[in-house]
Amino acid sequence: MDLQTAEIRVKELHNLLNQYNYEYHVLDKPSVPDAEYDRVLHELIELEQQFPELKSPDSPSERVGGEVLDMFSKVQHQTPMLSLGNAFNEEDLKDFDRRIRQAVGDNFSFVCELKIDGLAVSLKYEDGLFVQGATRGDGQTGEDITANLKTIRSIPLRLNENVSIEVRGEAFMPRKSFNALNKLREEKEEELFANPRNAAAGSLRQLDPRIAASRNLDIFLYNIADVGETGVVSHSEGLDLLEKLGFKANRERRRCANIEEVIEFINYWTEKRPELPYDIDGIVIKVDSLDQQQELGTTAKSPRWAVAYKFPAEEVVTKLKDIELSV
Ligand SMILES: NC(=O)c1cc2c(=O)c3cc(F)ccc3oc2nc1N
Repeated sequence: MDLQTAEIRVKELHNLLNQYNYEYHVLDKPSVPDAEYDRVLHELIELEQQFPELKSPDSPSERVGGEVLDMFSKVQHQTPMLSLGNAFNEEDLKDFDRRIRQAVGDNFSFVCELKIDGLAVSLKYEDGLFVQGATRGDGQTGEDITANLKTIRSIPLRLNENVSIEVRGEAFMPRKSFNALNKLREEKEEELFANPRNAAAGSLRQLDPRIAASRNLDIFLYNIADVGETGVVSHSEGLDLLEKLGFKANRERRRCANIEEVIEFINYWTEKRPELPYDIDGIVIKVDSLDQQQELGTTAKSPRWAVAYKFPAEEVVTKLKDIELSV
């Protein structure tokens, strides 16, 4: 096969694999069996080996993980990655509501989202291409974990539109993957991960992307860091835009007209939480209008326009494994 034919074929394979990947990992509706995905991916990897000049940074072959890094470089966040203030009961929620009213008056609404229990990450795209991913770190400086994030199948390597944008989300490990991983580690007599959050954080801090690629991580995006040029005026529109661009945003979000509806949403998910295929540790409540978010502003640490209601810690008595006393 000559270079020109190979170039056309590589383009076809990129489109095929990106479509399969989007259907499986973002829509959760695969149109081909895994074996077909693997066959097509193998053909692409072969062609990239034969014609290295045809390998591009957004190639689906990036999903398997490249060479081992010797360290993570530091990333300065243009927009600081703040953390959420907490609310633990109805009183705290009513205080939050009162503070909003005092600042912006009575005409506002909330958006409620599940609070995914994972690792906050920031993804940067230039002209539609995924160029950098980083951890929150201390909010100003995070670690560059781009290579590991490229292995998360639901992170698009190229967006549906050639926009330059920075988005924030929560990378996590689905509970099924967590149980399978710990079962494997138990068989190999390796130390177990205490919970999916630790497993996700541990996986993304691996210097070997192939390990991250083996951990079936996933992500939900929840914020556009620099909405400036996008023209969206509300948080809920921002989430719809994220999905339009090809990102995975959590579908269980709901606009609430008042704090009573927020409390209803919290009570519903307090009940339904065990049925979710991933861990959540609370509900995030945000003022929907971006202008009102601007008006409310942030403290040094947290936005004034959002709060995280935390579920009461379950009385989880972690049964310690029987410790074989070495005789
Ligand atoms: N874990 C989460 O599912 C989740 C986390 C955050 C944040 O940490 C967060 C931090 C901010 F400074 C502002 C908005 C945020 O929105 C968020 N929304 C979410 N759904």
